[in-house]
Amino acid sequence: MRIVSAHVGTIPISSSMRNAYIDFSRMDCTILALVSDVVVDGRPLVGYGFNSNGRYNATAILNERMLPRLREAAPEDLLDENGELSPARAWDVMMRNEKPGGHGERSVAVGVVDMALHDLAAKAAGVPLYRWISDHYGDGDPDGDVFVYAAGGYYAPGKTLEDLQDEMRGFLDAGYEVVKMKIGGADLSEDLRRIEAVIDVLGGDGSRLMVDVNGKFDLRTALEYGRAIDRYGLFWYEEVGDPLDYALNATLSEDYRNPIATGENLFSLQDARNLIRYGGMRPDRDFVQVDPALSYGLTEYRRVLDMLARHGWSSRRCIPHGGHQFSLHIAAALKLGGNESYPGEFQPTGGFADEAVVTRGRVAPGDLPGIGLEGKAKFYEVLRGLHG
Ligand SMILES: O=C([O-])CC(=O)C(=O)O
Ligand SMILES: [Mg+2]
Repeated sequence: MRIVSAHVGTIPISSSMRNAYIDFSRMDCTILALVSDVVVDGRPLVGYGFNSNGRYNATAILNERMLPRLREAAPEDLLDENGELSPARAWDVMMRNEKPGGHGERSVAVGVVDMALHDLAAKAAGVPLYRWISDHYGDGDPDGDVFVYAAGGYYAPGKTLEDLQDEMRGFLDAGYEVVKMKIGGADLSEDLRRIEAVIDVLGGDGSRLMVDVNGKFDLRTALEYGRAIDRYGLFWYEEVGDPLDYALNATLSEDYRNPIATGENLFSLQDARNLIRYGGMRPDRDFVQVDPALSYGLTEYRRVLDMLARHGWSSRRCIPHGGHQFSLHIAAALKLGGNESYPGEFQPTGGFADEAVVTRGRVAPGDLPGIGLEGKAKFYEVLRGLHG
């Protein structure tokens, strides 16, 4: 297989909501189509990629560094020993002449291409991506469906406690059993009222609620909130301090008894390894949220999973950030603990196939070839427009 052309664009995924750290009024992302020379039913196979929410588009880096390297490579440099497209070998080509460190600068750009290459490889094999990943990188026996939780509970202008409760009831009605809300964007007493309002909707069961600080707290506030919420027995307390403040996380983990989750703003094997070495993360209860789409793609995510296994971590303790269809396939194929979901947010890229149904908090990745973005009608229209 050869890639004959690459088409890149930037689209908005903006909204009026905010977490403790940013609003999403200018949020956007890169989309990519890789057109191959393989023709099926009279049409070339096309691999699609996009970047997950939370980081802005990486279109310039793609256009100036990653895609030129792929274009200039010898065609066989992108193939495996069987002559099939190898996302892992293409990854090495993209990273030629890149020094180590500084991962956040380019990990999104590489992740977008890595996603499109995996989409293409699975389409060339005529199988859904979870099957391709399971056969190539896993044990050949993927999970049939994946635990998903509904993320929301953002701050928004004029949003009342009743609005927050209605939002959460909507998630339960849609088939979710565990929900997530933002904290840290108000003071402690107001956030406790918000948390208790949501726990009421969950029938008093705090273990079905996650709270997310988006990296806002200093150590003192992290501990203060931790002591106030420990009694609720929450599912997890997320990204409490700055994502790179491993000492803060380690101190918090000595004080806070219930699960902690973090990792959505770690973009490399090396960052994730530092979290495990220095962040006090506890393999019997905590969760790692590295998002493959933001952090150099599945090629790097496999290295993260290997590192975690060597440190005694089960893949079930990984629940990626991002709420997108790429990680859903990865979660099923590599037996992760689950995947995030944002019902209705970050459109058109976010979420799963239009036909996907969440039942008792689980969803299947679907059986269209590749990632199956063709099953997300509005997004597919945008993607098709990229390459005509
Ligand atoms: O608000 C955001 O940036 C999204 C986020 O943290 C999450 O999905 O966990
Ligand atoms: Mg988060």
